[in-house]
Amino acid sequence: MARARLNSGNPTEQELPKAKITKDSLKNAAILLKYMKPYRLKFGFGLLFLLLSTIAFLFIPKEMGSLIDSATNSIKRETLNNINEIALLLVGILCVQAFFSFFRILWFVEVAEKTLASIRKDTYFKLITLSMDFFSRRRVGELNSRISADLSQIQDSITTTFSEFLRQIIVLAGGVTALCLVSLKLTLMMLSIFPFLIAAAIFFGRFIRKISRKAQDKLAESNIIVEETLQGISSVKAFVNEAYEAVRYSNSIDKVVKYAMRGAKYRGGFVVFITMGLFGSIVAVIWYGSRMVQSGEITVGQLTQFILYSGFVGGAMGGFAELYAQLQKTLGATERVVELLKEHNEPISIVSAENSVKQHLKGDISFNNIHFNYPSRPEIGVLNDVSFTANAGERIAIVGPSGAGKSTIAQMVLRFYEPQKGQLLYDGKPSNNYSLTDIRNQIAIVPQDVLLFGGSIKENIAYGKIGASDEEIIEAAKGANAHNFIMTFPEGYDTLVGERGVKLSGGQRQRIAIARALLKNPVILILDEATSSLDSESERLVQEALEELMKNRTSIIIAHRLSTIREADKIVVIEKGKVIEVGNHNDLMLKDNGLYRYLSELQFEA
Ligand SMILES: Nc1ncnc2c1ncn2[C@@H]1O[C@H](COP(=O)(O)OP(=O)(O)OP(=O)(O)O)[C@@H](O)[C@H]1O
Repeated sequence: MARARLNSGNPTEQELPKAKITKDSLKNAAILLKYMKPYRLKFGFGLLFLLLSTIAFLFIPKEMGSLIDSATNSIKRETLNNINEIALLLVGILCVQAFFSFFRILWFVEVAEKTLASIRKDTYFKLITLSMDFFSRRRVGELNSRISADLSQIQDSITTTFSEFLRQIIVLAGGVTALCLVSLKLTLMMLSIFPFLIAAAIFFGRFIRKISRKAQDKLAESNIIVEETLQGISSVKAFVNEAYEAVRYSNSIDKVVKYAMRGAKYRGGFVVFITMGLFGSIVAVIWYGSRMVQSGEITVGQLTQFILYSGFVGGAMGGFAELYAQLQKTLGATERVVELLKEHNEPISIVSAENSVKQHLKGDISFNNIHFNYPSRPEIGVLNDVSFTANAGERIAIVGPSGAGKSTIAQMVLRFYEPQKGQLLYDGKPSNNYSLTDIRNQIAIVPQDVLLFGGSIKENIAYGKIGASDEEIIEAAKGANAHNFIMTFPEGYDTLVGERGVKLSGGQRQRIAIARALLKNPVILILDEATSSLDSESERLVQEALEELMKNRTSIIIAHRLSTIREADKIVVIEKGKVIEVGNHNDLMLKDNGLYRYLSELQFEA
């Protein structure tokens, strides 16, 4: 049963998994219900209005029956009046019903929107303050779906499913009572057939949906073939594989037809069942009712009432299955959202004023016998007994083959992860003597792949210091050798970048990241050098900007091109998570069979 959506939620495109209704799943639902507490009064009034509008709704068939009876009983003058009066009463009932329904919908939507806004915000706040470990275990798509699909499902439930459930229960109880009042005999006859037929129709309907989903899946598979071949059309042509792809696609499409035909047979059967079974039974009830009219047991108006109430009751019974499924989906969604809300987050406040620097760093860093493995892969030791020191203002280069653990060291400095053994010291004090915000606020990173957010260049630079003035931003851009290229755009600093904006080159993006870091004015700087090389002019501009950035700060440079680190105060060479050489360029070049010397010579030859 498709229901119109009343709120702002996205239509849930994917089928959400259902959860069993258990004590635990209900407990989770109760946790989210707490978010509704501030709006409970409005919700209560919504429920009251729901009750009143449904009761008014239940009177409509009764008065319609009376209307017909007053027309058929006699054609006396007062009856005519009676018809008008009953019609007026009906209009009155409709008005009352409309009035209650309007406010019920308004209030339910308001409660759902406001409740969901709080849950959405809390979920998002939770997500952005979770540890990096959490993100390395989850896929972004999955987390995205919690914020969109799962929360929309919950929102839908507050606005529609829950109230529909209550409404159907009232309609069912009221409808059956009204049916009994009209004729107990006819009601018993109807109730002995209809519930079974409706149950069979639901069961059959579900079965058919399952089969048609299979056909849809197969169709999606064949669409993937089209997508793949079109994306790789040059490969298809170069290998003259048109014939191969044609066969692959034909086979896939034939499968679609096979499943669709299987579904068609059941679909046809379903129509036969509905026509013969359901409508046949309706004919039977009306036939029986008509005979009762003929024998004077009931009036035509009462038979009309009976038919209308039967429709209500049948509709309510049929709707329950879908509502139950929706309820299960909501419990599933609730479970996933609550699970996320219960995750441990990093001690970082989402109120910026609370994150101001309290303990200032000088810039000494020291790794003391650090052992580390990523919590998601505990069997692989990534850092083994790593020790080195960086004094305030020094340039330390970390060098080593791919996968040696260089970026991991950078992440440890940022305290994205904690070591399993050993100690990380800042200014000679253990890292946990400082708050996370104090440390991260005084470190800036220029990453390998610079991600620019959708927005203007100005906003992207200001990400290093929220609220920076235009002058500060321009000064940082000048220091980063970015000002000149920014000014070549007609809109200058207001030029939009990111997915929907101007595409900047690798070197330009790096200079924006450098400007961002300059604006942050950190004590410690981490440079994760880009692996892809820039052209020599771009390289010169970036290098110049980096020189400016590194002045008077402790810099940790993850170097891929060894030519850029000759001037480093210290070069730490790591291999398979172990420090194997430490020294400056000249020291390390003197080492026979040294890894640094080997790598240097390799790059020089290249
Ligand atoms: N989030 C993560 N979860 C699990 N393992 C990881 C994670 N990040 C990195 N690793 C693993 O840790 C090891 C060290 O990776 P790291 O990125 O520190 O190496 P690297 O020296 O910086 O390499 P490259 O020069 O290629 O960037 C690798 O084996 C890598 O597969």
